[in-house]
Amino acid sequence: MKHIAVIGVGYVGLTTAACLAELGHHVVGVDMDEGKISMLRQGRIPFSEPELPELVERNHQAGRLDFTTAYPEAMQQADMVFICVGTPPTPSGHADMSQVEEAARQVALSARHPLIVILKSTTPPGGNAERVAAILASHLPLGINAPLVVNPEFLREGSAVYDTFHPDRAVIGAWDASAAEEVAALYAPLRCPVLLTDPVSAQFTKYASNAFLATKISFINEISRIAERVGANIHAVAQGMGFDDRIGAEFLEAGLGYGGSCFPKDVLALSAIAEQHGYYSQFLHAVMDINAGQRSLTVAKLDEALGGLHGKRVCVLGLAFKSHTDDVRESPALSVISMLCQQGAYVQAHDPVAMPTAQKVQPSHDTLKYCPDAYTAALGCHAVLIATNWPEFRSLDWSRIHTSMPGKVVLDGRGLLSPDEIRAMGFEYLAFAN
Ligand SMILES: NC(=O)C1=CN([C@@H]2O[C@H](COP(=O)(O)OP(=O)(O)OC[C@H]3O[C@@H](n4cnc5c(N)ncnc54)[C@H](O)[C@@H]3O)[C@@H](O)[C@H]2O)C=CC1
Ligand SMILES: O=C(O)[C@H]1O[C@H](OP(=O)(O)OP(=O)(O)OC[C@H]2O[C@@H](n3ccc(=O)[nH]c3=O)[C@H](O)[C@@H]2O)[C@H](O)[C@@H](O)[C@@H]1O
Repeated sequence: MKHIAVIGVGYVGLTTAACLAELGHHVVGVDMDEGKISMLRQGRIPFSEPELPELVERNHQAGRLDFTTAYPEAMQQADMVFICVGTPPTPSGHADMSQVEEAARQVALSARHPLIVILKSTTPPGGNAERVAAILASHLPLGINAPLVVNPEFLREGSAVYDTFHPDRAVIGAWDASAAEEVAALYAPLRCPVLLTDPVSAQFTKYASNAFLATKISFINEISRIAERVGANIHAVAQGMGFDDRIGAEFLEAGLGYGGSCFPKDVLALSAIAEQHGYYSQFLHAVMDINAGQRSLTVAKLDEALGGLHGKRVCVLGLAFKSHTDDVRESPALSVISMLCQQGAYVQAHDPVAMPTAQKVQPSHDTLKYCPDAYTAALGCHAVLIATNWPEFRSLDWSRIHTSMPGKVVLDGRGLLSPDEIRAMGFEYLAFAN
C-alpha cells in the first residue's frame, strides 16, 4: 500500500485517484478549485462519468480517499504524487504548461521526505519534462530527492473507470530506473503490458497515439466523402476494412468528426511541435482540415435538404463531444449549432447529461432553446440532427417524433439509427455515405 497524492481532480485526476484507492492505496486528491473539493467532500462528483460516483463514495467511506485544497496536507505522507492538471492549448497551438509547472512548484515546496513525482498530464516532448524536473529540483528542501516519471494517460471519457482498470498498456518514461520500477509496480494488479522508456519517448507516444486515432477518424471521413460520390455504403466499407487485424475495427465511424478536450488540442500541439523544430506536417494539417470540414458538411447537408436554413427549425440531439459525458469542450455539436444559428435557423437542443455544461458555454438565446427531453426538442422541427451516439436516441419513439414534426428530415451524424426503419416511417434519412 502506498500513500499517493493526486494533483488536479478533473476527469483524469479524479478517476486516477478513485481507481488507485480501489486498488488499496491511500489517496488524497488536491485541487485549487475550492468548489470542486467541497463538492467531493460532500460526496458529490463535479462532472458526469459512469461508475465514478460509486467508486469515489465507496473509497471515501472506507477512508482510503480524501480531498483537500492544501498541498501540505496531501503531501504529509505521500510517497508518490501524480500530476493530473490541465494542459490546454495556447493561441499558438502549443500546450500551456503553466498549470503543470505551478503544480510541480507547489509539490516541491510542500515535500518533507523523498517521493516520486509522476507526470500524467499530456505534455509535449522537447524540454518540458526537463523543465518540470528542474522546477522540482530548485524548490525541494535541501537533501530531499524527487525523481520525475512521465506516465501519460490513455483513458477515454465516458468509459474512464473501465479504461483505467483495463488499460491496453502503461507507458513509463524515466531517467531513474528504480523510480520507473516503482511506478510499474502500481500497474502490476492490472496485468497490462508495461513499456519502460525515456521521458521524451513516453511523452511522444501519447501525442502519436492520439494523432493516429484522430487520423483514423479523418481517414474514414475522407473515404466517406468519396464513398458518397460513388454510391458505396460507408458502414459496410468500415466493417469490411475492420475485419483485417492490421486495420482494426475501432475508430472507423464516419460522421461529425472528433471533438473533445484532447484530439483537437493534441493534434494541433503535435503540428506546432513539428513546426517549432522546422518541419511543417502537411499530414497533420490534412487530418485537422478534414475534421473541421465535417462540421460544415453537416450544415451544408441540412441546408440542401431543407432548401435553405433561414427560418427553419432544427432539433439537435446530443451536445457533448460524445455520449456518456457532460464534457462540451470542442464539441462538434456546439459548433454546428453556432453555424446553424448564424445562418438563420432556430435550434431546439437536448442532451441526456450535458445540458448544464452546454448552457454555460452557449447560453440559450432567441434562436437557441434547450429542451428537457428529445420529444420536446423535436416538436415543430423541420429536421433532426443526431450529434452524439447516445444509445437512448436509438430507442426513442420515432413515429411519435415523426407526427410532431412539420418537416421529415433526419440527419444521422453518428450512424446511430437503422436507415431502413427510419425511412419506413416516412422520414428522409440522411447520413454520411449511407
Ligand atoms: N480528459 C481526458 O479524457 C484525458 C485527459 N488527458 C490529459 O490529462 C490532463 C488533465 O485533463 P483533464 O482531467 O481533462 O483536465 P480537467 O480540466 O478536467 O482537470 C484539471 C484540474 O486541475 C486543477 N488544477 C489546475 N491547476 C492546478 C494546480 N496548480 N493545483 C491543483 N489543481 C490544479 C483544475 O482546477 C482542474 O480541476 C491534460 O493534460 C489532458 O490532456 C489525458 C488522457 C485523457
Ligand atoms: O488523450 C485523451 O484525452 C484521450 O482522447 C481520446 O478519448 P476521448 O477524447 O475521451 O474520446 P474518444 O472516444 O476517443 O472520442 C473522441 C472523439 O472522436 C469521435 N469519434 C470517435 C470514434 C470514431 O470512430 N469516430 C469519431 O468521430 C467521438 O465522437 C469524439 O468526438 C482517446 O480515445 C483516449 O485514448 C485518450 O486518452
